[in-house]
Amino acid sequence: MAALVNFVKSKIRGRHDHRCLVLGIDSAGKTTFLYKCVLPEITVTTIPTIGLNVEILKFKDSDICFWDVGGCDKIRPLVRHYFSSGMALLFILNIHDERLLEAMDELRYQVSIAAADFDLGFVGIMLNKQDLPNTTPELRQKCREQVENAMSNCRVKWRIFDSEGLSALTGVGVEEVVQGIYDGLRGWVPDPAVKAVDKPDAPPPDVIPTREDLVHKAQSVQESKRILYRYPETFLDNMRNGKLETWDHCDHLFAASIILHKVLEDPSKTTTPQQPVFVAVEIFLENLLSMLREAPGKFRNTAHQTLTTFWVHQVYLAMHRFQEPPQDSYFSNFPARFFKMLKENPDLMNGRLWQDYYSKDYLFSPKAKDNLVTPDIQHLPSFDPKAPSPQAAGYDYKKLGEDRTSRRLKRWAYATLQTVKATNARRGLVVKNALSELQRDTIRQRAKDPTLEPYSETQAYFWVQIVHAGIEGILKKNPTFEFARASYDTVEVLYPDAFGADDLWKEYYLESDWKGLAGRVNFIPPKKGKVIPNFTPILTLEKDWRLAVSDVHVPTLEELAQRANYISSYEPKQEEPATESKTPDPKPMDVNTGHFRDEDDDDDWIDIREVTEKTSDVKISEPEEPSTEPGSPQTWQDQAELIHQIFNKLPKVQSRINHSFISRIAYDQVNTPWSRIPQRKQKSKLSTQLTKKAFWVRMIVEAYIDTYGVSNGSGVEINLQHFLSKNLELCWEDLWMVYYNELTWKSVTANEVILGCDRKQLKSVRGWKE
Ligand SMILES: Nc1nc2c(ncn2[C@@H]2O[C@H](COP(=O)(O)OP(=O)(O)OP(=O)(O)O)[C@@H](O)[C@H]2O)c(=O)[nH]1
Ligand SMILES: [Mg+2]
Repeated sequence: MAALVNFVKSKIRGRHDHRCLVLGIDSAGKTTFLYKCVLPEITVTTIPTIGLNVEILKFKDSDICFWDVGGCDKIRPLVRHYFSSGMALLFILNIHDERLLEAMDELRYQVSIAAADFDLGFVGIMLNKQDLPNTTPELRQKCREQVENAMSNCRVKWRIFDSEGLSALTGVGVEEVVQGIYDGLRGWVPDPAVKAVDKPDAPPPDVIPTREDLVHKAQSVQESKRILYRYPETFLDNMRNGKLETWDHCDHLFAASIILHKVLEDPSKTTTPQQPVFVAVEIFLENLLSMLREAPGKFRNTAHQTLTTFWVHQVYLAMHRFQEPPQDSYFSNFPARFFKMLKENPDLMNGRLWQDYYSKDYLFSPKAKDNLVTPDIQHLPSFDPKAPSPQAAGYDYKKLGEDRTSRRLKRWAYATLQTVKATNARRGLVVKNALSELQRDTIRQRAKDPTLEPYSETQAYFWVQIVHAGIEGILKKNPTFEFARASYDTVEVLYPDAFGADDLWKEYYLESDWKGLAGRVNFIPPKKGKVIPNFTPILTLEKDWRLAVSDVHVPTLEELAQRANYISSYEPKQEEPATESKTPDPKPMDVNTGHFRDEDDDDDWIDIREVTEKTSDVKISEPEEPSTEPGSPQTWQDQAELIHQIFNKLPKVQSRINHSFISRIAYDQVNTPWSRIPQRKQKSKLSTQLTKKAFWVRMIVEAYIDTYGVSNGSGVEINLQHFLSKNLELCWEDLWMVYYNELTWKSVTANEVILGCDRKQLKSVRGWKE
């Protein structure tokens, strides 16, 4: 689906969208690389990335969106949240870093988890910092060997970038790296390293057969197979026992249709219109395996989960279209009915019908053989729910089209979640936008069709939860399922029970609540004791998210100065004294080589001499009417606790400020629970609060480096009062509003993942102006 959307967009805009995640351990040069790409003419000075930087590079006919994720070890487990199908990974290695093995473990780990869950487009490994004087051919060779070793089991397309002098800082070789990523991504096909393991069961002409050809084929099998198919039960027995003389495409279809008929005869086995397919596939594969066991080497087939499901589904659709009412002696005229159905659905005789839905490489990959995978070209056809046949017997159509509103909302919820998946970092926003779009759409549609039920926040939100839970359920059963690419129809065909029956809401809501006015306007919780399933916190908004969108009081500079005084003289509540970090200070590390050195006050400064800008260029506007109530003391106190907690960990001696040290301190803060910071309104489950913590740590660290990292002098007093007086905006507890949409910030997702800013970007570089 995403690939298709990308394709369509590229056709319209003439451009392609790609994503590249830039990884590597801290101080490898990721941010330097990113800004050398997007701002080649400017020399930027980086500070450790807390969270991420996102930039789009226009390269040839593509827009490559680079995601630079902070490389500190504390943050690495979170990187998986930023993976998506079809993307490239660029792993940057500082060849002078003595942590080469750690870097290789990281490379191996990230590639393996990304490749397990997503079709990675390409992996590039950049041997960086070759501008440094001690770069030797031996060192480069050693790094290359280590990379080759780490990537030896990787089945994704990969390449080492190692041109002489390659350096993110000087820019030498950077364009070649971008070109390499572009080439790697443009040639992307799903799971490209996978070899075909099975031959298609109907080898065939590359020419597309015409309908006449196929009808003719159907006629000729009728002549050749009439005797063989006379007794369907016997045919099936012979199949199971390996006694059939041959096993060809038509035999597949016939066996599938017998099995389907048997399944349909017993409606107790199936509850939804699509379920017979799954039951039949299971029986079919059992029979096939038994046949191969009984007659080893006689037939060239193997069991193929996706292909079998595809064909059983096709036969089922053909039977449905054929719709001849069953007669008493069901199997007595079965072969004749089968041939008639073939003639009316001659496409079935096209052994390569799957080509309309699956690419060959994808279908004949081991993944598709052992698991049911969704099509990568277009979704499987399903029934037209508006035209259920009253004649068709043996199964129940009632469920389809029963509750039009629920069906519409399920589709809407599914599309919304797909968008969330595709846009990754803006879940709260996407859901919010989708809700208002749905509301508008409902109003428009109701103008045309008054029988359509009105928009209901409760219903929309309920189905988002259920559909999300359904997707998680599918992923649990089948981790290879790529829902970003599968249409709603495909999911319904393949996983008929995933999203529950249309009237599932009855389990959770009284009809009066479900359809009532209150539920339309606001989300109302389900019946007492009922919890809407919600398997993972991703995509979930706080229940009271509507309340979250509140009026904002923007403090004046005077108010901020007042708060700064309050905060600097504030005594933190709990036992932990407000002194410098008690954690053993790591040895300072050379930011260029990555080597830890003994303390040396003179030369291990982070190189931020050209700082020209304040951390945040946020302009705090005066409120239209000066507020008489500048914020409750409670919020001041919360902010004081927060600032003390972070500021106190930062070194008070300038010579300790170096890249690695700062990034570790920062991520220690992001990683540990903020016990001292009251979590008003937001209790227990928010112990992680990742976005919030990353944001404040980043704000304070960046302000700190900007304020104190510039000067070489030793006379500057680093104390909180001085620090806050230079960075008043930090005293505003709602500063995040400048950077984040409120729904994003307050979503549950923001607790679990460090979300990127969606209002105003933060950049971990200095020396440029927006
Ligand atoms: N000599 C040299 N220094 C480099 C090169 N690339 C980056 N650096 C320096 O290495 C230090 C770290 O670079 P960053 O780009 O901030 O590193 P990072 O990988 O983004 O680090 P995190 O954000 O902590 O993950 C900075 O001082 C850069 O100037 C390079 O190619 N050559
Ligand atoms: Mg960085």
